[in-house]
Amino acid sequence: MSLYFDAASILTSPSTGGSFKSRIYSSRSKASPAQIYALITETSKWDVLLKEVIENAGILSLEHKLTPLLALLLVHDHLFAKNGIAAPATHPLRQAVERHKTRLKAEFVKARVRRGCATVEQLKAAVSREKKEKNKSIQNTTDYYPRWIRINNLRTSLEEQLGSTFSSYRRVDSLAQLAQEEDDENGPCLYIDPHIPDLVAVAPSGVDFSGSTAYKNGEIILQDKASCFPAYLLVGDAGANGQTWQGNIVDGCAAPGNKTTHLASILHKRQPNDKKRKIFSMDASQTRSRTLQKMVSLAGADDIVTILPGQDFLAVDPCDTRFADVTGLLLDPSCSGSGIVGRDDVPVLTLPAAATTKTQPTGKKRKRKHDDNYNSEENKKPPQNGMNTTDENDLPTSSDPERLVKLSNLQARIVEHALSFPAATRVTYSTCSIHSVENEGVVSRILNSDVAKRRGWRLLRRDEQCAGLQAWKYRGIREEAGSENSSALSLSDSDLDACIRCWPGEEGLGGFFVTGFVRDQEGNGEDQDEEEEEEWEGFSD
Ligand SMILES: C[S@@+](CC[C@H](N)C(=O)[O-])C[C@H]1O[C@@H](n2cnc3c(N)ncnc32)[C@H](O)[C@@H]1O
Repeated sequence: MSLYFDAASILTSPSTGGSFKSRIYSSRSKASPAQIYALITETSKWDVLLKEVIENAGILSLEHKLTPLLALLLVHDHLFAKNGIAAPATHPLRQAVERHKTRLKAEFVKARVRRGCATVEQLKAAVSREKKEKNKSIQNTTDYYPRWIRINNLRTSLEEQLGSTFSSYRRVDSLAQLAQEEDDENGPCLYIDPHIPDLVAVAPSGVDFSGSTAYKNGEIILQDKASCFPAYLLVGDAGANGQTWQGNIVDGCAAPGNKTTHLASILHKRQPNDKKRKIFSMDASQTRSRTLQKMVSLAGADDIVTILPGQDFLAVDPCDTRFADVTGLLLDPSCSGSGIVGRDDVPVLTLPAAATTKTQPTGKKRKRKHDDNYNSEENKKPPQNGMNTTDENDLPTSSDPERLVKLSNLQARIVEHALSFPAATRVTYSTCSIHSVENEGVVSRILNSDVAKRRGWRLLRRDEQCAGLQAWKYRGIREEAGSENSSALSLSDSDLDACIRCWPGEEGLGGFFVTGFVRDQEGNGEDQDEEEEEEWEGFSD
């Protein structure tokens, strides 16, 4: 019986982030996680019909031990599970359902006949269509978070994956269609992203890809779309005449390694025979560097990536000969994480109405029922503080203004340090924060810094950006609602257009920010002002 209580408890406990599966596996339930997962997902396919059967049979007003959620789960197994309810025949909750088996059966048959279905299979398809229609009226791409999957070119190709991992998937043309066709009887759907090469989206409630062969072999990487922006922005598109990336790259804040492995994937696809290019990937945290190492190896990027575990980027000497040929740096430092939205893919079940005549025991505190807070507004909200194993940000989110200022100071220092690498001509800066102070505010400070001015750094204009990101409509903002330091921004309209934003809930993404800095490589990457100063000194002699 613990199966039903455990399932109800997972559905009703407040979200702490992480995926539906990770919630089940970390819940310390007595029942097997696979059984709980199957019970919830199967019940969610039939919930509208079960609600109808339970309400019409009137069992909730007769059986005070049953809550609407427990009734839904139990009646599901009573009607559909091969061995019925997974509890001893004498268990009071099993008896509470089975006492009404004739009535439940009769209501089930009526529900099938009402839908004109001769078989249970036909009924399943009809219920699925009903649910789809219901979803159509409530869903659009706002607040819809698909599962984004990046294809790793070091191990495979998009074409190969379309023919293997996704061979049973039907292509759809928009995220809205993906949202609407979820649970479609014609099979699962797949959307190929128009902005980021080799990125696809599937419905969040479908297959758990973390158990797939392609995932275990490093062929596919579960990485959100926005997190793919920085590597693509840094390396850009291959030019019309086969333009290649020149020089090495540093990923200064790299763990767990999504952007490092993305960089490696892009470089490999573009320049498969170029064995000279290197990516130096470092992270100040030793623990997170271990994850970085694992991800790099799994992605097949060991040859191209050199990991510097536990290395503080600020302590790296830009003039170290190892970095003499570093032309690009990707900086994705710690931030407030205020843009992170948990992927709350826990199914929301349609429940039968609770019995109105039920009286609560008096005299002592009522024991909290399993679905007291089920479907409550609090429970439906996407978690804002969720962390799971694929989280890229290392800090719990907090938007305390003092902390934001401290973070922005560190972020600006890290990027300014990157701008001082002798051969660097391109740098990207990104955060998963929605706050201007960590985004446009930092960019404004960097452009006004000594190093940026001395070395001729400016923002990579929108018209210079890779095609996919030029087409992305969300750009930098001048003022954050309620912010007190927007006046500190000294960015032109063109600068703001060079800044790329993502907003939580829009286009299947969380909040994200990225921009690129460039320096036109004159004088062999030498420091322009220093050269002038040297010439001046010579003149005065
Ligand atoms: C947002 S996470 C990076 C996510 C990573 N880019 C990815 O795509 O998987 C920020 C990382 O920066 C690291 N970090 C913070 N300050 C650093 C520093 N001064 N030097 C190196 N790493 C740093 C943190 O340990 C953390 O792992």
